[in-house]
Amino acid sequence: MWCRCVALRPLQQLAVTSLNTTGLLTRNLQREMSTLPRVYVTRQIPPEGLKILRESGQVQFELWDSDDIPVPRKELLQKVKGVDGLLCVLTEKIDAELLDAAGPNLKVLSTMSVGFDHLSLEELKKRSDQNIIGIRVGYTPEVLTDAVAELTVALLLTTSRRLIEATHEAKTGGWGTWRTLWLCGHELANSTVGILGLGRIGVAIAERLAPFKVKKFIYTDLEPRPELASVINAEYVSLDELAKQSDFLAVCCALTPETKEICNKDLFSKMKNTSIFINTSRGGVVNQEDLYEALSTGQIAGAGLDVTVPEPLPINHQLFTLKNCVILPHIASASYSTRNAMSALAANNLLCGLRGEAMIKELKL
Ligand SMILES: O=CC(=O)O
Repeated sequence: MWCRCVALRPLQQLAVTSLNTTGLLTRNLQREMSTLPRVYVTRQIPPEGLKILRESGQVQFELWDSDDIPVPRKELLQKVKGVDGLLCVLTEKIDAELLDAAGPNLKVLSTMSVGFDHLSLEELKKRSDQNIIGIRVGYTPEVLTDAVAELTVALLLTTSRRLIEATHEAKTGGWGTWRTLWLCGHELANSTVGILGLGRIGVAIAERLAPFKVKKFIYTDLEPRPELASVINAEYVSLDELAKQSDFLAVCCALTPETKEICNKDLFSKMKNTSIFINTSRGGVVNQEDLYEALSTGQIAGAGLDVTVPEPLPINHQLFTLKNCVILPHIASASYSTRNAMSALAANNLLCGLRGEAMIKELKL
């Protein structure tokens, strides 16, 4: 399930004699190719990114040619040997073992994701310190902000207005007479919305929620972020206050050692029992046992999760048994235009890095 591709220059630029009548590459072209940097792409990424790589004339790349099955670890460790560049997605763990397997040629790592918790930054830094050139890392922030914010709002409303329960009732005979309190949920009007981790995505979510007549936005983070907060008129509060005051709590922070399971029994126990908890960041920021407890005992009213640990979440997981928990399969950035933009940015980051130029979006290690 892999294919070998050459980043072809436009055909007219190729010597006609480079291709023989059966389409096989002649020795000249093979020689030209063998000097191009080698890249491994761990997934069949959306077409815009692949087109950029193919037409760049700058790299030869091999591709794990499937989007349905991730490249097996053993295969990945084989394929990265000696590569100059690696384009990966968030399912690949880029750790010491993988970097050792790749070896000293690896100069550029480009991930088609805004999150980078699958990359061992410590190992990457260590190698950068040991090697004058170092490994440069590209990622894909901003291009997915709108899609993620849109999905977060959709998940929030689906959870708070109990849409999944409602459609289920409608099609399975539960829809009797119109009832005064049946399937009632919680509304955004006059509510306090809390954002845990205020960045571009948190701001974009708040901007979309504001027209629903939210009364107040609050947020917490490592420190106040006045510039971003001023865009949505949000007040900085402690984590405790965020839990206590929020009618809707949206988690937007990155997964780091500091945020691992930050949403736990302690946090849930301070939330109102009418509150809705939404997570579209990473599953690892939540202690799922504690969330189950909070949802099943009525400590909080509902949860909408786009991310879990593990992914996919096993279908017999206890969270799936709860009516007040809506679980999506990590689709926040899944719009055609956004996924194509992410693949194009990942490809361009990779090519810039291999040329020794500044990447469009580069992670500072
Ligand atoms: O979760 C998606 C991403 O990190 O891009």
